[in-house]
Amino acid sequence: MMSVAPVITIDGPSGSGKGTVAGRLAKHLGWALLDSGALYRLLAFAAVNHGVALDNEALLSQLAAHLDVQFVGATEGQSATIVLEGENVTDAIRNETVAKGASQVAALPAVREALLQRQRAFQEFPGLVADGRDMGTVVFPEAPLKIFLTASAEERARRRYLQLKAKGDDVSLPRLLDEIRARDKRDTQRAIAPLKPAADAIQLDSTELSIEQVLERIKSEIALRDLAG
Ligand SMILES: Nc1ncnc2c1ncn2[C@@H]1O[C@H](COP(=O)(O)OP(=O)(O)O)[C@@H](O)[C@H]1O
Ligand SMILES: Nc1ccn([C@H]2C[C@H](O)[C@@H](COP(=O)(O)OP(=O)(O)O)O2)c(=O)n1
Repeated sequence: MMSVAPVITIDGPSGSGKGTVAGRLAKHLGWALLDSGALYRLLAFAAVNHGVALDNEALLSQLAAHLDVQFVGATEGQSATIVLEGENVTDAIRNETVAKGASQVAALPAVREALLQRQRAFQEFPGLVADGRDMGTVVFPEAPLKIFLTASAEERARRRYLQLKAKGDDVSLPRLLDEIRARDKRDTQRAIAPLKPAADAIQLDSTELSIEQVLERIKSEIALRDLAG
């Protein structure tokens, strides 16, 4: 028995497939799931609701520390219903406006610090699958398996376009591509916990791979490390 619960980290840019793959993997393994991006999205969403500017580091870090959020019904990788201050915001936080706000507040050091323990609290037996930008570099640097998932910006925009369109959103592919590129830039160039592969991460380009193929690659890495017990 390991003394701490094992963590599999899946980091990468928007639309690379992190969330889908993390959810499927957590379900397959019967492990807990951390969608760290949801925390940054929730903070941006709450800030707008409370009239807090997205560059007000002091107020945002207080808001982050006291964020009243529940992930309801998140068992074995089932994606949770997200309740913020009593309101079901599961769908409301899934759009590019909130994502842009998330990327803005995520560049502020005091905000990241305020969310650190909240993220680490998700580590539990038999294991955790965590997806985001800095899971392998900052939040869970001891994770025994780290995946850095990428895909071309065009393919990522195309995936997001199809996903949002299926939801009934009014979206434009060229605009989504611009937004994704702007977010990539902000997330990779920020001074604190930038999006980058951990030194010991396995890089996987999913541009030409199906979700199933990505899962198979990761499962073979899990088997190599004897992680799933
Ligand atoms: N390898 C893949 N091939 C095709 N579509 C994919 C692949 N991985 C993910 N998708 C789809 O792309 C969209 C974005 O995936 P998501 O998991 O939300 O990405 P991320 O969490 O990295 O932003 C979803 O609709 C998902 O079903
Ligand atoms: N661990 C994380 C997760 C997300 N963020 C920030 C940066 C991202 O652009 C936003 C939104 O992240 P999220 O993973 O929800 O976005 P995508 O699904 O990849 O489009 O939050 C972060 O800085 N660190």
